[in-house]
Amino acid sequence: MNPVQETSTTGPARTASAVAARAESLTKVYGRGEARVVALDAVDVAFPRGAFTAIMGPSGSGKSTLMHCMAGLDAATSGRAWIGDVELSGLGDARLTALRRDSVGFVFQSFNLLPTLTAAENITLPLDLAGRRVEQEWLDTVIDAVGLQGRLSHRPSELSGGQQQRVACARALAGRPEIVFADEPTGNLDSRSGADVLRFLRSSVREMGQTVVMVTHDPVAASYADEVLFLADGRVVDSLAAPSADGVLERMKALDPRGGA
Ligand SMILES: Nc1ncnc2c1ncn2[C@@H]1O[C@H](COP(=O)(O)OP(=O)(O)OP(=O)(O)O)[C@@H](O)[C@H]1O
Repeated sequence: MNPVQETSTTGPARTASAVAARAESLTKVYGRGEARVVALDAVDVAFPRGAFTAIMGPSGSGKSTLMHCMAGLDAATSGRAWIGDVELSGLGDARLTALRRDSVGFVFQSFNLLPTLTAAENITLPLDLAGRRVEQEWLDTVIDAVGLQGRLSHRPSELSGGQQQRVACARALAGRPEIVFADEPTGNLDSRSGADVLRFLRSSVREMGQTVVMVTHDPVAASYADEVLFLADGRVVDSLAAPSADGVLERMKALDPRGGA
């Protein structure tokens, strides 16, 4: 077991904390002088465990920056962020890398699968690299839920975009992470494949107890979430529980009348 697992909330020692990740006064400033941009402006946010949260907002509102700072991919300028009970800013590089590896699942717009590996090998790659045991029963549950049983020996080039993204989702969940961050997971998919991915993300939350945070520009995608948070100018300015696509669209129009989400 690595040092992070001993002190984090992953694995059997996981506490019953109701929050999977949170931030307090999280601030990210890029550049200086005239080039200074406040991408995150003292954001307070908490992502409840076992919930599917969508983040929306106009272009440049700070969605990616918030996700990157909360997932430990980028360092905040000030403020604090936690994954489970582990505070990110207190960690050195090695422990941050281990925390990301063991406690966070990532799904990207561009799938990011290794072309030479089969679907099955791609799914277990992060666990294999970390030297972690594959929990076969859990893996079977994830693969079943994502509908990939007949495709496990295929390479990414032999899979459709939707199937590749479902492989990426299974990979994100294989290690039972504390939280999954999905950055525009349906951005490269047609609406039918996108719906498959969204249904899977929702079922990973409702049926498997996982926690998912998804950045999206698409009100239909956001409507799969339990709650939508709206960002504008680096701040959380609104939220909508049990969202409908129309409800999300209306809030977005209010934030960005030009419709440039
Ligand atoms: N590396 C960087 N250097 C300088 N400014 C940056 C950098 N990354 C982001 N920004 C700025 O920070 C602000 C927030 O960017 P961010 O990418 O988080 O927005 P976003 O809501 O994800 O946008 P989009 O929907 O267009 O992807 C923007 O004004 C952006 O120009």
